[in-house]
Amino acid sequence: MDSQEQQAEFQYDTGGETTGPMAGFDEQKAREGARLLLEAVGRNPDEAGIYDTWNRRVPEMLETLTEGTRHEAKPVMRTFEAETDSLVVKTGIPLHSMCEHHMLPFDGVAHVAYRPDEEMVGLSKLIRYVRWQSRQLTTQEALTNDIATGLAEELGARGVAVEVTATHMCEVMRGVETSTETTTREQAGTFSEADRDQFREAIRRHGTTSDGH
Ligand SMILES: Nc1nc2c(ncn2[C@@H]2O[C@H](COP(=O)(O)OP(=O)(O)OP(=O)(O)O)[C@@H](O)[C@H]2O)c(=O)[nH]1
Ligand SMILES: [Zn+2]
Repeated sequence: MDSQEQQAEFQYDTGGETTGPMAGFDEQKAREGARLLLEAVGRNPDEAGIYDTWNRRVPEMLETLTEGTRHEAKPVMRTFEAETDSLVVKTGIPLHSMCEHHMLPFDGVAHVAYRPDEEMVGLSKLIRYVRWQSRQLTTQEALTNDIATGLAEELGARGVAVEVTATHMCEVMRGVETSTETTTREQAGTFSEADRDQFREAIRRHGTTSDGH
């Protein structure tokens, strides 16, 4: 990517709130865009049943589903003094995101492990954090990385590992029209071989007690 392309990527209209990858939400543009899309597929946007679709519902939906690009929507990651430095593993966190290629959902499950340093976090915050990060147009690889690096920073953890398994609606409903699972894994900080084994074992046990979704 040359520097001009890079600049173009980060100079989109942010609604005047922030600049860079953390963007504001432009409700008016969302409204106009949704109206145009309805027109593109041959619908009359002023029909009673779909007036609110472009005028309110789609903009509200998009605002919610892109919250992961806005810091003010980030859950409060209240931490407390670590009582232990042993590995914390949370399996089976539901994950719903949107692919940046087709703007269709991909969903599945995330597993997260972290080794605390000085601070720990309430377990529910791991679920909230995955939900927040998932609310953006992204790829599964980038999302997995965002969760791992973001959590490591939030928690000041010695190490974080994240595994995501998901099914992409862009592959199910169109294109190859096949339902498969994709698994991605990322690590931040240091993670010993024993930590990795414990993480894998927890994921394996989760797999035997659920269908992974
Ligand atoms: N690496 C990666 N690819 C993704 C993700 N979500 C969707 N894709 C892929 O994005 C690709 C887009 O391919 P393109 O050739 O640019 O677009 P397309 O012609 O619509 O592709 P088809 O889906 O094969 O019809 C497809 O191969 C999808 O499977 C993701 O999270 N990560
Ligand atoms: Zn897609």
